[in-house]
Amino acid sequence: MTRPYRSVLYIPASNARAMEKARTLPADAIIFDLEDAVAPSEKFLARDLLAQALLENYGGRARIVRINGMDTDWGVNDARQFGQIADAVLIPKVNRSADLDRVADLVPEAPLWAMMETAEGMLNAAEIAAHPRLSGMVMGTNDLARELNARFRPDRLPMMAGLGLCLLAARSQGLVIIDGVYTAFKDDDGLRIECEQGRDMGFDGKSLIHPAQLATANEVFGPSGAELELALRQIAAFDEANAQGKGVAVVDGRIVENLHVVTARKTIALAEAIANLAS
Ligand SMILES: CC(C)(COP(=O)(O)OP(=O)(O)OC[C@H]1O[C@@H](n2cnc3c(N)ncnc32)[C@H](O)[C@@H]1OP(=O)(O)O)[C@@H](O)C(=O)NCCC(=O)NCCSC(=O)C[C@H](O)C(=O)O
Ligand SMILES: [Mg+2]
Repeated sequence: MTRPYRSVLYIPASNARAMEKARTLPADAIIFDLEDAVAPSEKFLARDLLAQALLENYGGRARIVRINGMDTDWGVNDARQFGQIADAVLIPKVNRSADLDRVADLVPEAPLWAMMETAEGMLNAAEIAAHPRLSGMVMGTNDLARELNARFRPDRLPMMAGLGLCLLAARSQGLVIIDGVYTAFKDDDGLRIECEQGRDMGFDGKSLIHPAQLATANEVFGPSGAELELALRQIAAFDEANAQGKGVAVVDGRIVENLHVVTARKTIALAEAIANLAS
């Protein structure tokens, strides 16, 4: 089943008000963060608040819990406590496939997601993506920039090798993959440019830090009216060509083959999944 992940909103699990608010926000998925957005002095409080919050109804929004690393004082109990409740458990700073094994043992059922945010993780992206329990990746471009000693640029040139490696790895295994956050949450124009770039590259959606970023991500990562209309025309034209014994149709001066129809059907399935979320 296609599930939309256009907008994936981080919320510090120490912020009860924000977790409450998220139940009415148009986010496709929520990452309840126990890791970097929560100060060490608030780790236990955050766990309690999150346990309370997850008793509430979040509608069709995917509820992903980002636990602390297994090398911290909190990671093991985070995994034990939320592995049964969350729709997915997100593991920070995954360097290699073996990093997922410990969590996989602690959480026998929930799908695992990996934060891709270290230089070693980029180089091991293919083996990480091939882990049998993994179903999603989230880019951590801030930690990656820190490790690389890279500067933030509007074109994200220093990130491109890592983004590309992770995309290739995720797609080779049929995983969901979400782009990193745009931290200047009051800069709508900058956010749009970064969303468009991520969409062009093939990401399923953008991780976000503030509700003001939701509308842009939903718009950019959702199929536009024009894309939907084209998809429908491509399918109709291809069906007609097939009925005439041809394997190729032409729409708007471009050829349409079976592979283009696959993409067109995906576009329609995504639009339907988005419509189902809203209903
Ligand atoms: C960035 C913020 C600290 C700003 O908070 P605040 O000053 O409270 O914002 P506003 O006053 O504009 O908030 C307006 C209302 O929106 C609610 N709100 C704010 N943020 C969220 C949110 N993330 N989810 C849900 N609701 C939110 C406020 O409660 C206000 O509501 P109301 O009371 O009705 O007026 C803050 O936005 C924030 O903490 N954002 C999340 C930060 C975070 O999670 N960071 C960690 C993830 S990013 C990361 O780790 C990157 C990765 O690992 C990497 O390496 O790249
Ligand atoms: Mg990080």
